[in-house]
Amino acid sequence: MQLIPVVTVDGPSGAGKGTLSSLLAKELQWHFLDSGAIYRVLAVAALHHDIPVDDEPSIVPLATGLDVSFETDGESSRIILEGEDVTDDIRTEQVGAVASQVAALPRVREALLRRQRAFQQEPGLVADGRDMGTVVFPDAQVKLFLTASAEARAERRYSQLKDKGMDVNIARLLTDIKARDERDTQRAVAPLVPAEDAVVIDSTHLDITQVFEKAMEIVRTKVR
Ligand SMILES: Nc1ncnc2c1ncn2[C@@H]1O[C@H](COP(=O)(O)OP(=O)(O)O)[C@@H](O)[C@H]1O
Ligand SMILES: Nc1ccn([C@@H]2O[C@H](COP(=O)(O)OP(=O)(O)O)[C@@H](O)[C@H]2O)c(=O)n1
Repeated sequence: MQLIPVVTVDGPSGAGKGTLSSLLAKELQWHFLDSGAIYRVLAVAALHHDIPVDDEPSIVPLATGLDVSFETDGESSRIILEGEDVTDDIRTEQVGAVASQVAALPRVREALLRRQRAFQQEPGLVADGRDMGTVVFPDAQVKLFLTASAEARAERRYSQLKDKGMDVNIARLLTDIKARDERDTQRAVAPLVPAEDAVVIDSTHLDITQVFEKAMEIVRTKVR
């Protein structure tokens, strides 16, 4: 049976994964999975229900039964949690920090696997995250690992959140991003690391178009 093609884009915070993945999904006319958004929504749900980030027995059922929908009209997409639009709320660094704490719980990751894999639908999927190529879609035809210096990633996140009207501080963001990198790479389960067969792209000195062109070159050689 012909496998539904998957392109995975893993990497640390602020490397440009979401930007690249949505451009690839649009170019290929494939589905797009922002797996980080699922962890962020779970973090907001845990906060809403006053569940401590290390309370795995309570977070697992919340993850399994997460009432979240991703609504897109082609251009923009909204994220609805338990009937509430949380599209912007989930993007703060504070939520990112909570997400990376609940994401370190093994049974929480297990509980979210099926939901992530359900995105693999015809004609294909571009999946953005930390462990897309290593754990969730190990048979992906193309595995990209997008990285950049912590300073460049903090700068980018700073501009991004500022443009959303958020009150951000570059020094604080750099500290937060380094702390999240540490948690994501050092955790026992599904640590952030390039898959054996991943192509690593360092975008520190590349603009969005250059990264997209590099990625499309790789995709074209592997996906018919
Ligand atoms: N190569 C790049 N050069 C400069 N800015 C970039 C680049 N790639 C992405 N960005 C910008 O950086 C910010 C973070 O990108 P994003 O795709 O959200 O990263 P990630 O999903 O890896 O956290 C966004 O505002 C995006 O427009
Ligand atoms: N596949 C994934 C995606 C995100 N995550 C966790 O969720 C957090 C937020 O993910 P994200 O992709 O939205 O974060 P950014 O890279 O956008 O800053 C990450 O720091 C990880 O701890 C994960 O563990 N596995």
